[in-house]
Order: sequence, then structure tokens, then C-alpha cells
Amino acid sequence: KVHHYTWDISYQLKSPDCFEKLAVTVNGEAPGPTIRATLGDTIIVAVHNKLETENTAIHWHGIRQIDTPWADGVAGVTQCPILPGETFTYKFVVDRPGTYLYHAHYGMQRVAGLNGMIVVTVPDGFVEPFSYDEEHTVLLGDWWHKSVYEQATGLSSNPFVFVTEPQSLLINGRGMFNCSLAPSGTCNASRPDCALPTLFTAVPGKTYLLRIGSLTSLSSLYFEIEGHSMMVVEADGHYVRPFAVRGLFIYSGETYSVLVKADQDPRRNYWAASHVVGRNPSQTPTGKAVVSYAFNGNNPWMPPPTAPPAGPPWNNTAIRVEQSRAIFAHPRFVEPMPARADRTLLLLNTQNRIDGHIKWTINGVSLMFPATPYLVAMKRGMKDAYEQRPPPDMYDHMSHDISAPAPTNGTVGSPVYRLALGSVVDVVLQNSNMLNNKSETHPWHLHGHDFWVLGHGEGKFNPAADAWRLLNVRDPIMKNTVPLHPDGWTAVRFRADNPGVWLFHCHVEAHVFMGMGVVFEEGVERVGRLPSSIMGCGRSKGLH
Ligand SMILES: O=C1O[C@H]([C@@H](O)CO)C(O)=C1O
Repeated sequence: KVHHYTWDISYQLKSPDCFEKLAVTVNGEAPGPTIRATLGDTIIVAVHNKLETENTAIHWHGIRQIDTPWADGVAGVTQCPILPGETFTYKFVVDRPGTYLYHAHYGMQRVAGLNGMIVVTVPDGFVEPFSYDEEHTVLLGDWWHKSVYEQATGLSSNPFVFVTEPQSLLINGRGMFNCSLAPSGTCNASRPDCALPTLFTAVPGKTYLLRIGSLTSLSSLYFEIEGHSMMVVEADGHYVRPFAVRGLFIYSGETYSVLVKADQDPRRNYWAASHVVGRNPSQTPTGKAVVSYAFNGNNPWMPPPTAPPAGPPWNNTAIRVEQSRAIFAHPRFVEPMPARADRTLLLLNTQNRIDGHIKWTINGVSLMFPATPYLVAMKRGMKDAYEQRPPPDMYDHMSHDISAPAPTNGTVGSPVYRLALGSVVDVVLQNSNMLNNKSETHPWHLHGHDFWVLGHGEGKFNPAADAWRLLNVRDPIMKNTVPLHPDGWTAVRFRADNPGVWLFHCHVEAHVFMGMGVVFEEGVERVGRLPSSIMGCGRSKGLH
């Protein structure tokens, strides 16, 4: 089946948390509509850029874009940005069931809105390894009152100004800000579009599948439903060996499906809450929604009689690592993994001060996209359009002290890891201290592929020692986004079998803006004829 959508992308004055602010919307809505399709369907989205003074591009997060690498939607990597007044049509196949996301991938535009969910259901006759009565989608976000322009300018200025903590956490686009803290006239707590929280209806006795996705720009979250436990059954489109949690740690770019049974006292309602973890949440109030029991005589909007749950201690890294280590493939859906890699990349995540500016570097390189999209430049052999010298596969793991800020200066550049088509690649992400001597969480997202999550460890990964033996090679989960925890490492393996050029990056919007990503190329010569609609910028001007 083919699903056609026509989307007008425009700025609208919105007040998701009662504070009035411009948001990038899809057909006037933020978040945008949920795309619903069945495995194997084709999605066609005609995107009209009506932002007037800003470019755009939309990434379909978790969709591998097999045979359609030009539809990945990353301005600078797979296409030129869509200019105001222009229309770009994305066309791709959803080739795996599960929960996926979409969002802007132009500069830091995601901070201003433009995000939503993609739900791909199984065809009739396919039996999932769990059952439920109804489903709800839960899209988690964070929200700032400063504009995306102010944020981006601060990050690229000297002196550096960080985006700092969000004013609100959003659940399906709604948050709650204490309007008494805002300048008069900017916030109105009785506005109809923000006064009421998101409601999730629960019929007593029924089991719900919650499809939860996070598109926060900065925050790592803990999502919980007061009084109810959750059974985790799916992650990034892969079935997991079910495990029960009180609440779910979820990082930007991840999706999870959880089963929740409406088995509590039906005469009252319950809070659904999101909390910041990994950064100090004292400036960010808990995100709140209501699980509303559909019970005779209940007013659906009846506030829960309790205070919202407090969430876990924000700085307890160990309990977050514990959840990461509890995720395995479902025994009946283990994707056979190659026994060894053809190539290993050991990628050090550090901050450097480069020409006075604070940047994130990966093995010393801070990524800046060239003017010509990589896909066009590489397929057409334009050797002067991006940096030819490949970035380093390794950092100096013998001498580098990960508990001290990086001692050396990095460089800003646009190099590419060229991977042999069909080869197996291991990537070990190594965390370290930032310039302020702290280590933070980085959710890493790979475009165009899923990877097997081999493991998470503390301290420094030593490739010479027995670290390899600690890895799970038996039943690792496959994902497209995985957290790199503070002071630790994360190891993943993937098969470079999707011809194209693919971004691999930290999903914190400020961090990728500061250069925290790398580019992979494999089999670009095997990519089919490039649509001329992705061209028109840099050296691709006038090409067909
Ligand atoms: O990229 C970042 O910069 C700040 C800090 O390191 C410098 O102020 C911070 O918390 C980040 O995540």
C-alpha cells in the first residue's frame, strides 16, 4: 500500500507549556501527525517549505532507506536543504515493524519543533511475541523558551554560551510551565491548548501497548506511570526478551514499546511522568500527563489525588547502566551476528577548544558538513568537495586519561570513514571528561543501519586486554540508538551492507551542532541514479 502525505512546514505561535513561542509545525501542528503503515508499505511525503526565511530537511529516524539513501533527509549528507517556497518529496519503504520517529535534520532546527512518530504494524497473520488490547503513542520531548537561533549562536560564540536546561518537558507536545516565572504577557496558564495535560485513557482490566519515543534535544529521561509497572517488549523496532521495570530510562532517539495493564483502583486517575536524569533537573519541572481510568462516574480530567512521583536520583549512573545491560534480543528473534569484525573503530568522545570555540571531537575531529552533500560529492567523485584524508580509526588509548579533559587541540573537518561494502564493523565509543571535568550521557544514533549492542562498560575500554570477552555475542539486541554512559564505553557491531553515505552522531542537538558525529560511506558506487531534487547547493549546482 502507498500512503501519500502533503505537509506544509511553517512557523506558528504555539504555547505547548503555556509560554507563547514560535514552533516549527507540520500542517500547523507540533508534534506532527503520526504516520501509520504496515510492513512493506511505501510512504510518500511531499514537504512544502513554508518557513519563509529558513531551510529545512526531514529525517525518518530508524528507517534504513535500503535502495533510497537520498531519502534519509540529512541536509549536508544526503541532500541539499529544502529552500523556502520549494517542495521536496520523500519516498521510502517501511521494511520492518516497530516504532520510529521523524524530525528536522537541518542545523539545530529540531529544537524548534518538527517531530513526530512512525508506527509500522505487522501484516495480518504475523504473530507478535506479546498481546495487548489497545495502544497509545507517547512522544517525549524537552522545550526551551529561547529561540533556536539564540541557542545556536551561543554555542558557536566565543565566549561559549551553553543552551542550559530546558524550561519544560513535553509529553505528546504538552508541558506545564509555572507562568508566574515568565514576563507578563508571555504566558497564560488558562490557554485552551496548554491548560490540560495529555490524557491516556485506560479501561480497567485492559492491557495497553505504549509506543514510547524520545525526541528530546538534550535530556535523558525516566518515564513512569504511578502505581503501574511496565513490561518492555520492543526497542527501536526489535523484539526484546521481556523485562519488567517500574519506570523506563529513555534517551533521545530511542523508542520502546511497553505493556501496561490497567489493574489499579479504577476510581481515580494516575500520573504519567517524565523526569530529567543525567543532568541536574533542578531547573526543569517534571513532565506530567494523566492516565485516566474510564470508570463509571469518573471525570476523565480528574487530577490524581497524589503528588506526581519524584523519579530516581538524577545522578545515579549505575541504575541507568543496569537497564542498558538488561536489554537482550527476544529468544525467538535473535538476529544472527557475524562472529568477528573486519574492522574496529575506537572512537574517543572529547571536548576541545578550537580557535577559542568549544567543540566536540571524535578522535580529534569535529565534524562540519561541507557545502556539497556527501552523497552527491562521493557518488560523482568530487574529490575537492570534502576532506579526502580519512579520520583516525583509533585514538591513543594507551596514554589518554579519560578522567582529564583532552590535552590536545582537535581540528574541524569533513572526513569520511570509507567502509568496505558488506564488511563487519565494530565501533567502541569511549566517553571521557569534558573541559569542565565532567562526563555526560551521549545517545549515539546510526543512520541507514541497525547495530548489535555488544555491551556497556565502565572506565576505559582496552582493546588489548580481555574487554572483548565481556561482550554479549549470544543474544544482543539490535538498535539504531544507544546511550554512551558517563565515564564508560559502549560497543556496537554492524554490517556495512547499505550502499550510501550515513551519519553516526550524538543525538543531543547541541552536541551534533558542535561537531559530535562521524560519516560512514559504503558502496556509494552501487547507489542508483541520484534524484536531481537532492542537488542544487555547493558543487552540485546545475547538476542532474
Ligand atoms: O556540550 C556541553 O557544554 C556544556 C559544558 O561542557 C560547557 O559549559 C555541557 O554541559 C555540555 O553538554
